[in-house]
Amino acid sequence: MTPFGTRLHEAVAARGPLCAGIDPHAALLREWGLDDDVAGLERFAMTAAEGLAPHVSVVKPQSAFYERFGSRGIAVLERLIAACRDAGALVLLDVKRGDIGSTSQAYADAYLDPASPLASDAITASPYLGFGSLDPMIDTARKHGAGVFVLALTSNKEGPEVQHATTASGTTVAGTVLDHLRRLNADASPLGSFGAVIGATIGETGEDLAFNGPVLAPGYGAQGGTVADLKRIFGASAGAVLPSSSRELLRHGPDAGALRDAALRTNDELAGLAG
Ligand SMILES: O=c1ccn([C@@H]2O[C@H](COP(=O)(O)O)[C@@H](O)[C@H]2O)c(=O)[nH]1
Repeated sequence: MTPFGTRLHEAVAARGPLCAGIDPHAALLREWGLDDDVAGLERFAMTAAEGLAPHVSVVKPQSAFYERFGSRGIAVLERLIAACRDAGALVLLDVKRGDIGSTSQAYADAYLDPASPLASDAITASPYLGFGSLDPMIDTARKHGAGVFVLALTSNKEGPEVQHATTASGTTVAGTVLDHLRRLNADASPLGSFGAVIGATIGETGEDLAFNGPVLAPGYGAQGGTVADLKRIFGASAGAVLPSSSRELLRHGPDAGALRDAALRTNDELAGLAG
């Protein structure tokens, strides 16, 4: 199986770096004239897939917005994942999972094993039970050519309380996560499969953000992150960054063509990022 990092590199070269979030907020369902129920969720998700998935390299459904409808919401998520992959987009499922190793294996089976109905190209993972607790996800991802994006410097204002804290070895928590990712990606070319989540909203951290892997950069758009912020934060490493936007893109619905145009426009704005 071709490694996720290679598949991502090719997808970004073909379609641009924008990662389109598909987050069916109750407020967006209302703005689209839909009811906040499973039928509204399904219509929203499938319209977003139709408008976005044929045009962007990566889509990122936020699992919470589907889970809130229980098993029928998860069924919509399954259909959304399949529709987006059929349209040629890589699916990065934002689930931020993390637990003791034996349970991490079950999460890996749920999201990264191609036999699972929720199988995705990559997931987000939380390292706060210790980076090693994610080993089953890393190993399963390697086995199936999938990717894992680990929280490092998140876009929310509360993140620094944990992520800037200094560990016993004198490195910050975020720096420790990035060191682990650097080791995992060491021999990969053109790009490793193990990414970091680094917000497009963060201030100066002093961290070395080069680790030969992809970066998911949420916070671009609705949370205030701009192209100038991406250049400021990532500098020469910006070529491996996937700026992620959910609400700012989705407010262009419910017309699938308007969603497509918004995605294409956003990718145009991001075109200078790598240079
Ligand atoms: O640090 C993080 C990690 C994940 N997210 C997720 O990204 C989207 C952001 O949505 P917008 O509407 O573009 O603000 C959402 O799914 C978050 O859970 C993040 O924002 N920050």
